[in-house]
Amino acid sequence: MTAAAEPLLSRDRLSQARRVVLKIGSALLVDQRTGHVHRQWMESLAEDIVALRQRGVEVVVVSSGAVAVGRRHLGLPDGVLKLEEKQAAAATGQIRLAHAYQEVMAHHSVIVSQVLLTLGDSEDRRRYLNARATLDTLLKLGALPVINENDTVATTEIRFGDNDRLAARVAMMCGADTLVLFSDIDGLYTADPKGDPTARLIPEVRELSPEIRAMAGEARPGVGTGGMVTKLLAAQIAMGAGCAMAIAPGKPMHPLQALTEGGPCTWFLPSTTPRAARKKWISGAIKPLGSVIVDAGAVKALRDGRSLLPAGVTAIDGDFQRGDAVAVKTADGTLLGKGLIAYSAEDARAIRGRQSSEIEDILGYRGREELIHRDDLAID
Ligand SMILES: Nc1ncnc2c1ncn2[C@@H]1O[C@H](COP(=O)(O)OP(=O)(O)O)[C@@H](O)[C@H]1O
Ligand SMILES: N[C@@H](CCC(=O)OP(=O)(O)O)C(=O)O
Repeated sequence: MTAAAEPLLSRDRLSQARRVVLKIGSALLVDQRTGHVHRQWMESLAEDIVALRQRGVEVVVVSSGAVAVGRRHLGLPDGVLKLEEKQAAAATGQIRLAHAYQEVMAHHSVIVSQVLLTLGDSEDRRRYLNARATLDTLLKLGALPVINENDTVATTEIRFGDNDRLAARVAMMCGADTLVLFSDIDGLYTADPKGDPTARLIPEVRELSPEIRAMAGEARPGVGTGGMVTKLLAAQIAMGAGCAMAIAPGKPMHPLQALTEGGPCTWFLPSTTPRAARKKWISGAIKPLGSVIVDAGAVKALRDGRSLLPAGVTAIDGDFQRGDAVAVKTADGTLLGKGLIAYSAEDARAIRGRQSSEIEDILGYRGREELIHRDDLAID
């Protein structure tokens, strides 16, 4: 992406994006009375997604709607559902929702893949790395990941509860540079326009100041669980991960096309890139549990921005699990940086100095080629 500080039109932002996450709320997708998905609207969205993909942009969808679809099919009453009813509704609705996506994308010969995530998956580093690798692989294979919260196993305490934040975590997880939250509203206004007709749309936010936060009302009960509050929480996660976020109107047909054609929206612009934000997170926040000692060839490769392969490793210190942070050092003890390692200490010791092609024979399973992938490395 170009420098986040430059003013850019939505069209340019989206066409210059590399990886975009689109969040679709229940109210846009599902007829609340019948529990059916709005098929025509979905088809228009599918066409927009295909157009974006044809411009070389990778697209991930985070879609709500499982509960809204499922509750009608199960004949559950209106109003607030009990947790177990909601979970039953989600289990019933999710299969129909996924099927609807599959059908609309099949018209364009796009393969849809369902990914259901919990809060724990985004917080536990091993599960996080697994989910990230799976999403990466799906995108490389040209599939369209359609993600929702795994509502049937997530209880109140361990739920995201709103897909705005889930979408922001997904954007962070897959290193997306752009997140679009399609909403029933044009963007962030100076106050809730439903209560204040003089409220003005804010086109751009560069900092989540107390003034901006004060503009968001309370989360609304009913269909969706979000409101502006959760959208600003999502903006905080996205901006911290170097990902630009838009709140844009999703109700009209072709919502993505409308956005690229200069339709109204609010852009939340980060001051960093996804790559820089991730490196900062790795080098700052996480305590290394061990060290990997590398040879002169590996030092050069790492300084050139490449991944660390087992072949360049001479020794392993400490005890750690896959996904933990380790220090990367030269033989004389000079600290080169930090990284998230793809193998446990025991397995790393077994494959150090060996070719990646030998990993399966040595360990009995086929792990990653890299001991530390370059995306997981912060070299000083
Ligand atoms: N400052 C604000 N600007 C815009 N909308 C606001 C604001 N404060 C509260 N809202 C309310 O938030 C709603 C959007 O949240 P929500 O309905 O949960 O979104 P969605 O279901 O589309 O994800 C708007 O319809 C609006 O009533
Ligand atoms: N996971 C839930 C969605 C929860 C949610 O965030 O809904 P919404 O506010 O409509 O995006 C479902 O699929 O019904």
